[in-house]
Amino acid sequence: MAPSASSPSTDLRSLQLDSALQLLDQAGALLPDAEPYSLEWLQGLIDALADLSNRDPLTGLSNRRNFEMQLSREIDRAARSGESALLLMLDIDHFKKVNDTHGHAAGDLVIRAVADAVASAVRPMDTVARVGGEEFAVVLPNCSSSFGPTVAERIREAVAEQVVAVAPGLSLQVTVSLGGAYAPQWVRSSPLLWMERADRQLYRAKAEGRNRACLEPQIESIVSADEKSMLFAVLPEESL
Ligand SMILES: Nc1nc2c(ncn2[C@@H]2O[C@H](COP(=O)(O)OP(=O)(O)OP(=O)(O)O)[C@@H](O)[C@H]2O)c(=O)[nH]1
Repeated sequence: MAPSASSPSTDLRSLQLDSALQLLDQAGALLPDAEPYSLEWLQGLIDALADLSNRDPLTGLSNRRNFEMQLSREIDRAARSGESALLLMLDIDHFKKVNDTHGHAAGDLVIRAVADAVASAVRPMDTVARVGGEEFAVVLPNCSSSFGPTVAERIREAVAEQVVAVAPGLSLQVTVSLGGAYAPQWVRSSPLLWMERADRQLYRAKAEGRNRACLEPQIESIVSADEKSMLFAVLPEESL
């Protein structure tokens, strides 16, 4: 008989959890509020570890791995529903100069401040991630091509207006360049291809002078109701 939730086949106290607990402690994560070594406590511990492995330690934003998972979900949704979704890639302008002039610790403070500014400029349903050293990405579900440039501009402004105190008496302001691309509707793409398209627009924004957003125009797919029903139908050979 399979073990039930109330009668686990293993004594949970025999599990080696020292390094997991140490990791959570170091990250400042709250330990589950339940009887230690109960099933509920163990589930809380696993959830806290999963959450930790999805986050970037410096900013607390989603990390690249978690972001790519979110992108896959959005690609699926856009492919099935035809809903419009926008991906924005952002890069801090001339960031090397910040590090070289004020030091790495000041650079880290700037990265954190940019993360906060970007997160404050989008909706709770949007996912903001740190995908590289001074690179961020945002996926915006249900974002139409008429709204995309507005939200990109709002993010750009939020960063440019942010004043970052990096040392007593020393404040910095930085800008970001943004590139954007919409998920192809009724077509299944991949996170990598979608990111490459947004990245190309980001390079364009850098080349055109930085502190600006360049968005790929959305290509409207004309798909009939019959074609939509065929798109995700099980093909005869798949159903064997
Ligand atoms: N402080 C800090 N710096 C980082 C981190 N990750 C990457 N960097 C630095 O980010 C800088 C990126 O510089 P570049 O890629 O040359 O780009 P840039 O100076 O921002 O210039 P443009 O992107 O062309 O505007 C490098 O100096 C990296 O060392 C980090 O976690 N903390």
